[in-house]
Amino acid sequence: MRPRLVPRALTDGAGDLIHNAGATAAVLAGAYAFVFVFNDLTRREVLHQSLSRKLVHILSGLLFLVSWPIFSNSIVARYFAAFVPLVNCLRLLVNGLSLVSDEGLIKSVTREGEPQELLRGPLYYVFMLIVCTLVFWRESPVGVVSLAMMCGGDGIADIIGRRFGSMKIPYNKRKSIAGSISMLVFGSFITIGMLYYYSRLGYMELDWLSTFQSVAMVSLVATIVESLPISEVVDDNISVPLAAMAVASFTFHH
Ligand SMILES: C/C(=C\COP(=O)(O)O)CCC[C@H](C)CCC[C@H](C)CCCC(C)C
Ligand SMILES: Nc1ccn([C@@H]2O[C@H](COP(=O)(O)OP(=O)(O)O)[C@@H](O)[C@H]2O)c(=O)n1
Repeated sequence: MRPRLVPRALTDGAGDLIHNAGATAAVLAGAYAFVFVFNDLTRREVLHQSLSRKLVHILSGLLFLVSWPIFSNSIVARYFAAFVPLVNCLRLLVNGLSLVSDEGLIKSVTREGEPQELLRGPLYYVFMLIVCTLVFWRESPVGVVSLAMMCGGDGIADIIGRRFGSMKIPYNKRKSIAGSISMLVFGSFITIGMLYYYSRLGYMELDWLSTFQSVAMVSLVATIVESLPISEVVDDNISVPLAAMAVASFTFHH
């Protein structure tokens, strides 16, 4: 057999680099297109700005989770994937500091259309995407569960709570029982669905009875944390995923 002109480690490395660079470019393009579409729907008044923002909150992180399997199996894949929320983090920073002005981004992601709003909820949100990508990635259910609760659970609570939340939470009149129940129920379903997706792709081997129990515990604690009147001190996009991480780290590994 003729000796290889180029060592396999190099050709495999080059192939892996091309694979992950292509995946990063595709997901980055998807992120820009995603925000552009919601900006267009808001501009054409097809969607109200508050609903547009919540749909971006729910869908962008979940679609990012769905995109993780297109990256390679190498140890550097998570760094390529994390580059996508990192770019969006920088995008939020430069727009939030009014160094540049991307009206589309501001309109589809803020409540009042003020650039500095980007430096709170949205920035914490993409920061959590980076943390879960780098720390947990595809092998651990903890990151998947935490992001599913932040994106799906917390996002749904706002939509349902604004619309049906007449009965307020006794210790937090800004939030409602309907909003919290919707976070508990839909957050659990979305989390189970995402775990099923990852287990079907072979990234996780889950015992579903204990998984249901763990997800129920995570959702309950995350919902209680989200209902607390602490938003002025710590944003939901920090407290909800951190609470989910803490409970999931304990329940999924015991
Ligand atoms: C609107 C957002 C957060 C607001 O949180 P809250 O104040 O309502 O609690 C989310 C901001 C999303 C960001 C602008 C775009 C993030 C894109 C993501 C990193 C990658 C998505 C890729 C996928 C293929 C669409
Ligand atoms: N558990 C919840 C969460 C939100 N909501 C409703 O959604 C609105 C926005 O919720 P929020 O302050 O958590 O908003 P974000 O910080 O998630 O953008 C609240 O003012 C309530 O009207 C609710 O009724 N019940």
